Amino acid sequence: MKYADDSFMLHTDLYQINMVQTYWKDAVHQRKAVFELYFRKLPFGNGYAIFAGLKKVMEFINNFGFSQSDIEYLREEGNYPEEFLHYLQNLKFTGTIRGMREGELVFANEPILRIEAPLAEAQLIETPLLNIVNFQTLIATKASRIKEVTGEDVVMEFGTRRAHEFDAAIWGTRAAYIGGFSATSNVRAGKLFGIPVSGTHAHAMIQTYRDEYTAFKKYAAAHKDCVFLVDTYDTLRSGVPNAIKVAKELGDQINFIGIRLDSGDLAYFSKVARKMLDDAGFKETKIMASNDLDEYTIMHLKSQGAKIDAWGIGTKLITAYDQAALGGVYKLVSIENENGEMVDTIKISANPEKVTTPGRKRVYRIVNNENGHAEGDYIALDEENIQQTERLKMFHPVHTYITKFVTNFTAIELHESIVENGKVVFEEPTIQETQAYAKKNLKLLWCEYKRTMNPEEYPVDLSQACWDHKRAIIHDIKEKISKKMDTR
Ligand SMILES: Nc1ncnc2c1ncn2[C@@H]1O[C@H](COP(=O)(O)OP(=O)(O)OP(=O)(O)O)[C@@H](O)[C@H]1O
Ligand SMILES: O=P(O)(O)OC[C@H]1O[C@H](OP(=O)(O)OP(=O)(O)O)[C@H](O)[C@@H]1O
Ligand SMILES: O=C(O)c1cccnc1
Repeated sequence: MKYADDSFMLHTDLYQINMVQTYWKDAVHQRKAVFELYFRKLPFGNGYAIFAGLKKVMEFINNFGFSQSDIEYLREEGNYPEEFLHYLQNLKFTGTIRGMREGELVFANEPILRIEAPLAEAQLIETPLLNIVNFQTLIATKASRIKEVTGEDVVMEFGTRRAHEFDAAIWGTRAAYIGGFSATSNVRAGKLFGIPVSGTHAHAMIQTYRDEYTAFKKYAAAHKDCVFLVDTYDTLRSGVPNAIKVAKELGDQINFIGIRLDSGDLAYFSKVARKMLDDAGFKETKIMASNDLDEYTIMHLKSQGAKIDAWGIGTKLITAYDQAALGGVYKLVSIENENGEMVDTIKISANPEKVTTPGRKRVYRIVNNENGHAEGDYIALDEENIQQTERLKMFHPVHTYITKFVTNFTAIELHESIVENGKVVFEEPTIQETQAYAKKNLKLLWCEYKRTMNPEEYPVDLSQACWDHKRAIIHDIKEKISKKMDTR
């Protein structure tokens, strides 16, 4: 590489830097701005998403700052004025971020992160934040869908070879663990994040020794815990009998943990293999399956009565096979004007779902105290005090005739303090705590929101004040436009 280092500050779209230059030239770069990060549509047709990505966001904020070579590069390639480059070189992140913790259930149109910072700083972090959150939330959600159908079975992440390169493998497997996976085959992810690592062996080992019997014996000589891959030649006539033969010969010298099926009719093979193992006295030996699995195939296998106890899942999880991206966005909701006052802003669209909601907001999960389930999420303006409310009116923000009143409830505020005045203040839980948090959250949801096909729509409502505020701003803008049209 031509440059001495590689910070993440240029891991952004050029237009961000160009906008910052515009703000700087116009001397508005220091104005206070409030942005919100959210997505408009749940991925995979799922009824909820699981937020992941905060750890990397915090790392990014901790390392915010252009390096010497970033500036050199911009000087050579960008045609930026020297004073602007000097400004960038000294730029620090001084803003405040509130947001959800990883493992939080999140729904469409609710702010996951709220960024308040001088305009230039808030603008510069848009692309990396979206890059991180969109990918990791997508994978955590896919993993959670798979867990929804596998229940308490062991589910292992095997995707590194098929992931979209190194970072996707590492952060993707971390997201999968948050979504409920039991372990990963990626050893570095284990080292970096404390995720349990585990694995079996590949066909290459059988091919190396030519026959399964020898290969299993050699593996057993080196490893006490054995899961034998049984499909290299003929699963039922050769693989399973050889695994049983070796296990019988070695007795207590090994733990015959399981066999792995990796091709063919997994339902049929698993049923026959189960019987063979049971008949040989290996009732505790587990059957693991892999081969292009996802929640749909697993559901089918289960409906066929497959005797599979553990699942190895790669490609379709780590590449989010059926949905390439989560469409998270980062929208300006409030900006300081020339008089130092905050002015709430909106982006209008013909599609009501794309109209942004102005103002600094908080998100609450409204939990019914009688049954312990969530009634919905409630987005209120920052200054509203909903904890004092005894009877809460919830209504659909687009189809406003859909209404309900909630009385005996707890309003859990979902945003926590992540960064204050440029300093990361959020204390990161362990990855196990984060996984447990996601699992606990899922218990709040009625099962109608959790089914993997055609789930019910979980309510995400605006408070009356928030809704009125939005309507008033839309009204003002429409008035201004029509007055301008009239004077033409
Ligand atoms: N009983 C079953 N019901 C539904 N789907 C199954 C069943 N058994 C296997 N599958 C799935 O069907 C697909 C079969 O794919 P494919 O034809 O590539 O496998 P294969 O020919 O058995 O093995 P390979 O090509 O990997 O050697 C896989 O996604 C697998 O998970
Ligand atoms: O199928 P996935 O969900 O992606 O799980 C990972 C796959 O990786 C391995 O296969 P390998 O790379 O040896 O290739 P294969 O597809 O020919 O089995 C393993 O045997 C699984 O089949
Ligand atoms: O450990 C395994 O069995 C494994 C790991 C990665 C990919 N496929 C299988």
